[in-house]
Amino acid sequence: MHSDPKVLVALDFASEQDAMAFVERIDPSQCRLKVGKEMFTLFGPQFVKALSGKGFEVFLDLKFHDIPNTVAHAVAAAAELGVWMVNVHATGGSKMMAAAKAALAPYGDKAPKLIAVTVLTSMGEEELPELGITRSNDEQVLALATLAKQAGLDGVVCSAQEAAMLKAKLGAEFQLVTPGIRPAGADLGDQRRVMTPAEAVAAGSDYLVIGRPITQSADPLATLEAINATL
Ligand SMILES: O=C(O)c1cc(=O)[nH]c(=O)n1[C@@H]1O[C@H](COP(=O)(O)O)[C@@H](O)[C@H]1O
Repeated sequence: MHSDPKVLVALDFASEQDAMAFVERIDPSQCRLKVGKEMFTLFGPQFVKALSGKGFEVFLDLKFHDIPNTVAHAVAAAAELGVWMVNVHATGGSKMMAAAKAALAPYGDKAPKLIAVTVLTSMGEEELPELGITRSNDEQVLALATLAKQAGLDGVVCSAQEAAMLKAKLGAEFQLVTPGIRPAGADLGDQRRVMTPAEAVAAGSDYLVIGRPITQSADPLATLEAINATL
């Protein structure tokens, strides 16, 4: 049992009933919940409020990427919703990230953690040149994470493969949220830069985002408990 659970379960269910059936079997000491583009588009703010109402802290993963004014208002809307964490794409740039940070100032201690996505964990290094990026994956992740830190953000989303490097370069306080987590032997799906839960924590991940290995398991609760036991 944790007061600060490391696992953020990605609730990527197509049906609210399936999501709630899982949520009914767990409690907030075991994990936090991530609501992403699929469930938010289907079920909206009411779904987030229903999870919060059950005592869960929610990571609203909508990966905002737009002009600074629009992102600032979107992030403030997330704060109004009472979420624990919200994210933007670091490639939106330093002005966009600074505007998002400034929009949370009025919320003080109640502001959600604000983090920026660096290079998606589904991407392999060979995909970067098609985006015009000629530096290595690690260099790109570090450059974007450095921009996010300079803009005052709380941390970044990255792969656990970059965690040790980022902790060494940007310090222990800068939070690392790592998707692309796969227990040994689990199906990778579309993820490319992966690590096991225990390896990720050892490498310096503060929070592990885990979806399909839990949500598509025959027994999601047992899988979550087994993962927590390895941490
Ligand atoms: O921001 C995210 O959460 C995210 C960033 C990233 O680089 N990679 C990534 O997989 N995610 C999210 O993390 C979750 C991973 O889910 P699984 O691959 O099913 O474990 C999904 O909901 C993704 O949207």
